[in-house]
Amino acid sequence: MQPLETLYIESTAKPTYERFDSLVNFAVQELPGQLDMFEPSYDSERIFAQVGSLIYVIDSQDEYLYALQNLQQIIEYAFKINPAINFEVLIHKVDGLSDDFRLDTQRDIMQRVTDELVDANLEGVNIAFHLTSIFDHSIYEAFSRIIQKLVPELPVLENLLDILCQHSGIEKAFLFDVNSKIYLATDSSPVDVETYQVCSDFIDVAVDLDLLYKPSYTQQQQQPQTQQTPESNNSPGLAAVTNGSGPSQTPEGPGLKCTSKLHNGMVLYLSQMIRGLALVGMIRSEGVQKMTLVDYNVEIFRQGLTRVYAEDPLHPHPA
Ligand SMILES: Nc1nc2c(ncn2[C@@H]2O[C@H](COP(=O)(O)OP(=O)(O)OP(=O)(O)O)[C@@H](O)[C@H]2O)c(=O)[nH]1
Repeated sequence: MQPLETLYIESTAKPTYERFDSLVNFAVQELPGQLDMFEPSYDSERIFAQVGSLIYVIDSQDEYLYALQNLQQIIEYAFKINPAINFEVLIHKVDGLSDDFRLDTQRDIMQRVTDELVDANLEGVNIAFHLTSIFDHSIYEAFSRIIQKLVPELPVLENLLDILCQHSGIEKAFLFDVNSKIYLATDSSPVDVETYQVCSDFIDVAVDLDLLYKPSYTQQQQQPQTQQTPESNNSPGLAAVTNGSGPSQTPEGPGLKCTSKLHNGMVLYLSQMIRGLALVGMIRSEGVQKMTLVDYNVEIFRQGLTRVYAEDPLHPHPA
């Protein structure tokens, strides 16, 4: 959704629930701000017992002291029920604040929350703070970090990405969920926001180009079977993921691959993986001569991913 379209979203009157199926299957339940989750008729105990993360959104453009009191009550309550919950505080709408004021606001909120936790003798609470806005990539970045904490295989994925980068001259690599633009893993080098933005935008470019040149359904049906890659029986094409059609309704094509050279000599590389994921990376121009090697290693990486998730009963992989 484009940021300006959010102006027309109706107020959330009651809890909503939405499932996302990707490498990690997760559901998001939104509890409206006015909901009193401590009232007996609302089964918050059951909900908190099940969730991996509790995301609390603070409007940084508004007076936030009441929100912090409310957050404190929720943390005390939820932590007793489920000490493993990750509390994720989004200091949201920061686009309206100057750079200095953003940092002051973050410092103030973090200090107040930490002081309250110490006063309440709550030790060991997993809590993180994120400055977010829908007008830049910060909201995607924050959700990426939040979801990554829920991916049990994250160390394995990071290790695979590190090995891939080291042996292929890739500067930075992300494993993106194409639909949500959340990255589920990246190699262990630090994430630079600009690199993340460029890689994330490159998904749109690749998908748009793919849609533009994709043959129609009937044309694809007439294509020889030999053009299909082995994974294409299992994973939808990027275009299929983007337009929300299920794999059963959409013809499967060979995995999408796209490269683009930037003005600074770096090369953007995108390759479709399994289950609606894409590997997006930045390669130095010197590495471009080794593109065959990159392709070969990316294929090995894809096979590694397939093996890591082969045993997942929710997404069985054909032997
Ligand atoms: N400036 C700015 N506005 C935002 C941002 N995110 C959402 N909005 C706007 O904020 C409005 C909705 O915000 P709120 O009313 O605070 O959202 P909410 O409290 O979840 O709304 P309820 O569903 O009523 O609980 C919409 O008009 C959005 O366009 C942001 O990052 N920056």
